[in-house]
Amino acid sequence: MPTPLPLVLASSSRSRRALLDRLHIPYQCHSPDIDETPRPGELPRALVHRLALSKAFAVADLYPDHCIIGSDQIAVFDDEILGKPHTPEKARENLTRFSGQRVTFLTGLALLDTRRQHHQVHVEPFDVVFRTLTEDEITYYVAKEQPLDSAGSFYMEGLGIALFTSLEGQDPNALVGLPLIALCDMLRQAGLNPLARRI
Ligand SMILES: Nc1nc2c(ncn2[C@H]2C[C@H](O)[C@@H](COP(=O)(O)OP(=O)(O)OP(=O)(O)O)O2)c(=O)[nH]1
Repeated sequence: MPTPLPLVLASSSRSRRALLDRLHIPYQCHSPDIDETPRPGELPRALVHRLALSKAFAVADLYPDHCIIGSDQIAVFDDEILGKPHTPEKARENLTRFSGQRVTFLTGLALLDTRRQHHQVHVEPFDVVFRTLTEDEITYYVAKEQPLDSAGSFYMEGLGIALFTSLEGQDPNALVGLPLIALCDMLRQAGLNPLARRI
């Protein structure tokens, strides 16, 4: 079993920090400053795979003997890649488009071991089926929860749950921002078992 290395979360996301806190493994946070623009013709799965790994590599020089987590999430709808809305108007526009539809969210996850120069990458889909939403419901929801930094224009763990008819996927944490089941597998392979006593 490899010697456990200190853990870094290469993310500015408070959602990802809250998720990683659940594993009770000490870690440092460092925001990756990368260009998340898709390349011409880049497919959605390839985009989140590349960006998750790029976020981890972006801070690798600062952490030479660490395990670094990077992640990226997009919504794919009507063959269009959607990111965070950033404004209430865009959030309302997104939710209006999602009304009554199935929307797939892709979350890329990377774990980079900078001692062994080894990395693991996983892309996890998660589907959300939306209720048929009225304009008033959408307006009320966006004003109430202001989900402007969420790729889906909602917070699933909050009032956003009232938008859905069903959630379909392996791990609902992937929708919030980190597929924790897959992350635990990666961490165990890197010698960081979340269920093992640490010195
Ligand atoms: N709390 C919460 N956050 C969500 C939900 N769905 C998506 N998100 C957040 C998680 C991520 O912070 C964000 C996806 O955008 P990105 O993957 O680009 O990450 P972000 O730029 O926020 O942070 P990072 O690139 O990791 O520094 O959306 C949700 O249902 N609940």
